[in-house]
Amino acid sequence: MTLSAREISWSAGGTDILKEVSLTLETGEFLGIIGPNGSGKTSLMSLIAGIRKPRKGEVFLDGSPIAALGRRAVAQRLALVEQQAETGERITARQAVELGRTPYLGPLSPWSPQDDAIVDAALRNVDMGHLADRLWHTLSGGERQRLHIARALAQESKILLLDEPTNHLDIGHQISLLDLVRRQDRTVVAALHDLNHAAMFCDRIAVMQGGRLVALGRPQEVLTVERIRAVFGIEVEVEQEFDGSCFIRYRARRRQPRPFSAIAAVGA
Ligand SMILES: Nc1ncnc2c1ncn2[C@@H]1O[C@H](COP(=O)(O)OP(=O)(O)OP(=O)(O)O)[C@@H](O)[C@H]1O
Repeated sequence: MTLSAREISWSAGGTDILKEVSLTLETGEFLGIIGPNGSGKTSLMSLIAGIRKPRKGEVFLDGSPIAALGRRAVAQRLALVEQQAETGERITARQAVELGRTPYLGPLSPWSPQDDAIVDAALRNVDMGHLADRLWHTLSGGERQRLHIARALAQESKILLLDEPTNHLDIGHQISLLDLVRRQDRTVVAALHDLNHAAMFCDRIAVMQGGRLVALGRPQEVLTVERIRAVFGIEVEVEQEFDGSCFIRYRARRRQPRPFSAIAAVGA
């Protein structure tokens, strides 16, 4: 299963949002996309998912232009979890995950016990089996997010595209979700904000800045003090671990000391 973007550009509202981005996924890798707010991560995801069409350039899925493939064919190969995916329908948690089986159903292939087993496994994988019968609107943001991931897992596509998959999740579920995703026999692309999560889980990291792909490589090659300063405008220390991985320590900006008179006034 191969996915590649060749020099894709995209504009909206008269502005160039993505500028000549080229990217080829390696089979089975976990690729992280990092970059500041508005740098183009979501736009890039929706273009490589075939939801938006590039103004210039082309996206290829298994060697074919993605625009030439039908929605069902794309959905069997690639699952996308969007950042603000919502459903207005009155459905249960389980029914939300069952939607992942849609690309495989048809008049000659009705719902089967195998579909049930796949949905059960996906619910269990995200620790949501016990809430399967709850109505969607009664679930917390983190529970809904885990169901979106379960729906994508149930889709059984070889490629998973996840836009900020750890949104709304507590730290325990953030780590277990990224670990779960990494253990899948799938190619994963995830937009991430936490640089240490990117360092811990990703095989490669793509850095977006101002709609351009400005760096692509292994975490320890990409996450340097200079690049983090240039892209995010913050000071960090990067610790290289003995196993080749790295850890980012954020350095707090020094606060101006408050004048003694202000402290005395508060204490008075
Ligand atoms: N449909 C649109 N019309 C106009 N501008 C858009 C549209 N979609 C995105 N943009 C702009 O494109 C830029 C990139 O947006 P995008 O959502 O891809 O960034 P992002 O890196 O995912 O940001 P974030 O980290 O905040 O989620 C932003 O400045 C955004 O306002």
